[in-house]
Amino acid sequence: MKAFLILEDKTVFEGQSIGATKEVISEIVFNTSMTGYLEVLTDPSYAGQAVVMTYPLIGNYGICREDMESKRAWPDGYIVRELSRLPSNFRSEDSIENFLKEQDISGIAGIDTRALTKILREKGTMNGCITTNQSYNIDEIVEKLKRYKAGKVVEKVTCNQKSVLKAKGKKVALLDLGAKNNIAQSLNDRGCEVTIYPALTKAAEIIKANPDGIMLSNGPGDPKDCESIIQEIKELYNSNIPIFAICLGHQLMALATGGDTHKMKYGHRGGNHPVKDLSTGRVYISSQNHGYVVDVDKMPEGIANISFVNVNDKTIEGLEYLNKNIFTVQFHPEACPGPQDSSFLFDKFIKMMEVKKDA
Ligand SMILES: NC(=O)CC[C@H](N)C(=O)O
Repeated sequence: MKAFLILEDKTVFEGQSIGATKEVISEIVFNTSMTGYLEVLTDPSYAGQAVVMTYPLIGNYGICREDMESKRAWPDGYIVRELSRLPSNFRSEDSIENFLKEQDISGIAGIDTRALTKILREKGTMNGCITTNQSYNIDEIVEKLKRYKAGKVVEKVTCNQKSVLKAKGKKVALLDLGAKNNIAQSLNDRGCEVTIYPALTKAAEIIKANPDGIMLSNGPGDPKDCESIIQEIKELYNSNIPIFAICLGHQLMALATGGDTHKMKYGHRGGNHPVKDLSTGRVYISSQNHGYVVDVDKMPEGIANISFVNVNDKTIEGLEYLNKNIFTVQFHPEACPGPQDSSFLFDKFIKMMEVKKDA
């Protein structure tokens, strides 16, 4: 069946429908990962977005469900050059085509994703519509696209009740803002007992549980839409419990301490983003997925030092809070997909909790 991708700037791509056939409107973002399509599809940070995969062949090693980063797929839409029809992998349980149908994700294949990505890179992220309706009215759709905003998405992706990954080591409270599984797993693999809390949990409840450390996760949407969560994070900041935050968590901690964020032209999404550790000069290749960034010039004096910067565009990639056991990063040390170069940050967090306990 034919499908169309219509962009806010009136560009139309014609391809074939894949997955579900319902019409979707969403923000169109591109991801440059060469593998890891299942981890991308199941990363809750993509809620409210449709993802273009720039790698030209997607689905060739099938669906290996143990690689899922959450219980389901989240993007509104999925856009590829070519979808593999013959997955080949001993771990594969299904094809990506079936998976998209099962997860009710509308997609389009057979379009020039390189041309599409160049448009998004030059004009910036914009909204788009995936439809199988051949008699669409472009002006009506473009009007809808101009008005569309995903809104509050963290509430849609967070868990609805507390759960615990048992272990004998340090006790970590993980605030699930749309957490990828490998954050809790990375801590649990290092012996931490991880209690996962829904995003709207009050800071007082977490502090009362007396954890050794608090982890703020990744998550979808505009960080400034998380007003009530930011208020709770202010209390966590003042609690003196060690905190490590990733991506949305990093942005929310900056907002909670008087900093600001803004939307980037087209964001960073992929498995090959170089970040420089300013304390050593060493560069790590990181996994990333974000459209917003902490403003470099708006961090108030005396709150935090910049610990990492992006080598490509010099944006903030990490903050080390002054006189606090708190550090945060914009990139993904939990990888999945992408390189694990920065997984040592989980060890740094554990060390921080140990030192704090001895003090
Ligand atoms: N992966 C994330 O946590 C993304 C954070 C935020 N939603 C952004 O796009 O910038």
